[in-house]
Amino acid sequence: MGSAGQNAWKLADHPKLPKGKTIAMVVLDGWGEAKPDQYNCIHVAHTPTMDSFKTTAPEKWRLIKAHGTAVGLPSEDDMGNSEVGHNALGAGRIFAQGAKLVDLALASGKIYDGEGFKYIKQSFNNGTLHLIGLLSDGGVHSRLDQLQLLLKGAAERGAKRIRVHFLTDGRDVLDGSSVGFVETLEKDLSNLREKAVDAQIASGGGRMYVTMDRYENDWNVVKRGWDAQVLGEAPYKFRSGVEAVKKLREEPKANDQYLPPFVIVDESGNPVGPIKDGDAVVTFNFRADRMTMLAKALEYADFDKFDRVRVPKIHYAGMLQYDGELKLPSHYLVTPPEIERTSGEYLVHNGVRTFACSETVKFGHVTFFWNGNRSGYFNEEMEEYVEIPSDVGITFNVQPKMKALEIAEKARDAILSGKFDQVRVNLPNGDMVGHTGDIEATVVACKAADGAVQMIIDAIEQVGGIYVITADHGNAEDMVKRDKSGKPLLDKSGNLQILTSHTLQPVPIAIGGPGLKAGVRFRNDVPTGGLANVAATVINLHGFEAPNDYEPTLIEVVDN
Ligand SMILES: O=C(O)[C@@H](CO)OP(=O)(O)O
Ligand SMILES: [Mn+2]
Ligand SMILES: [Mn+2]
Repeated sequence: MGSAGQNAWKLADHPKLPKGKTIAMVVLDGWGEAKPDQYNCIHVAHTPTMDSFKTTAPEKWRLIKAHGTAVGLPSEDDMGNSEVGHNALGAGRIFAQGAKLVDLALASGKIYDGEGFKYIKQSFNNGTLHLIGLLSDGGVHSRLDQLQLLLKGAAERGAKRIRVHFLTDGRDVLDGSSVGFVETLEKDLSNLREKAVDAQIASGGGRMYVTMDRYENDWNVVKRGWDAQVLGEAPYKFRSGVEAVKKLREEPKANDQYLPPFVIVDESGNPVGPIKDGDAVVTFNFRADRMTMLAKALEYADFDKFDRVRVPKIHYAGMLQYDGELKLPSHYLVTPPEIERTSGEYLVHNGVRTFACSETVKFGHVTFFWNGNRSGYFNEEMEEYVEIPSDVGITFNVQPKMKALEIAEKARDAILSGKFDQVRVNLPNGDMVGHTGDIEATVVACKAADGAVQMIIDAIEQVGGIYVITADHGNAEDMVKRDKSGKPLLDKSGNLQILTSHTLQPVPIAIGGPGLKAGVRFRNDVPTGGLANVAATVINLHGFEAPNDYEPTLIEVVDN
């Protein structure tokens, strides 16, 4: 906005809607709309509050798109996720997201002309190129086909020694699919070996137990990865990646998300690929939240979150830059989307005071992602962000209520305090418990989230405010993989194929509360509306017209 200065931030008054109403903006994480059956945990759970919106005020309830191109993903086959969902909700426009930008850079070859690739290339002659990231075709954090292209492209451009450190998924793809992905990777690496490139798998582990923590919930996760990837130390040693994953999956209750860390060793038992001085490292995930902690460990000189033991002097680049504010990492292969002029920034410039809260595992969603992948406050005097510490070291089916009550209480207190115009929260239950694949626990999770919504709208009732309740993508509404006709699929042994991932489903949005002016309802001329249409809607409810280039508002005010 720069030279245009403060004036350019000024939003016009809405011709019909008043200012000064307290708005609760609630995001239910992983809460989509799907056919009601026994695998729809939202349907099975007792959720009177969310149900009531649909039945009591149908003109103030609708579905919006939360996946595919509506949130900047490459295709309609891409399920939604928190990063793109919250980006769209906060920014009010659709930006081509990491997945798509990497596709384009690889297809055009521009990825190899950029500063980031030139930087890592300096290690190709005398060092090893290490690739670290999530191995699946889930498309939420990374994609196998992008890794394959990068391996090929790096080898063609002089990488002589390559080591892959993979993280198994089972969260964005079916549990057990890791074996197939590792087999594919082994085949690619053996093809490279035929071309005289010394290419091998060096280490691995499950994404939720090794490396991919987020928002500094548990540094031990990153440390386990560091020990395997950098130091070459892990509790398990195998001769090949396929053998590792197959063996580790034989343990009772083992699953792809939580496989323990392992290293691949040579015939003398020595690790084949610890990261050493002079090597290059690329973290090939495009998504930020779960790579930021590792990026800090790889890049920061004064890092003190765990004892790194040995800090190799490397050329490190991220697939993308993961944090624009922190400039982390300083080298990257693809420039991230520039998400600027988000609704949060407009609102602080127009006097709207904001409170945002979630528990650790989703805290960055309603702050960092909401604000266009930007850390910190726009204006410390007008905003307060509160993080409730998440439970550490458990899978959330053990505590499916998570911190829903605590989040709702914080929101209630913020609403009743009169200090804020917007109180924004993320309720993680449907998503975090849905990812465990535990149907019973997910039902409990949905009920807890519904109760939290009720507590928040009770507070809104008391202050004469407005509520906007929506979700960022589906998850808990469908817990099984289905065939095209919608019938649940069974595996070879006749067991249900449990769906731990997000879905392609639309999500609900409901508005209401005593402060909502009579005559406000959803328009029917934006049938394809998606998450990006929510920002203009909320700006209107704060009493302003949205910026011209925002996706259109979902509401109209009819005079009665
Ligand atoms: O846990 C995560 O990292 C993703 C799934 O890969 O979920 P969400 O987008 O809801 O954060
Ligand atoms: Mn989410
Ligand atoms: Mn999720």
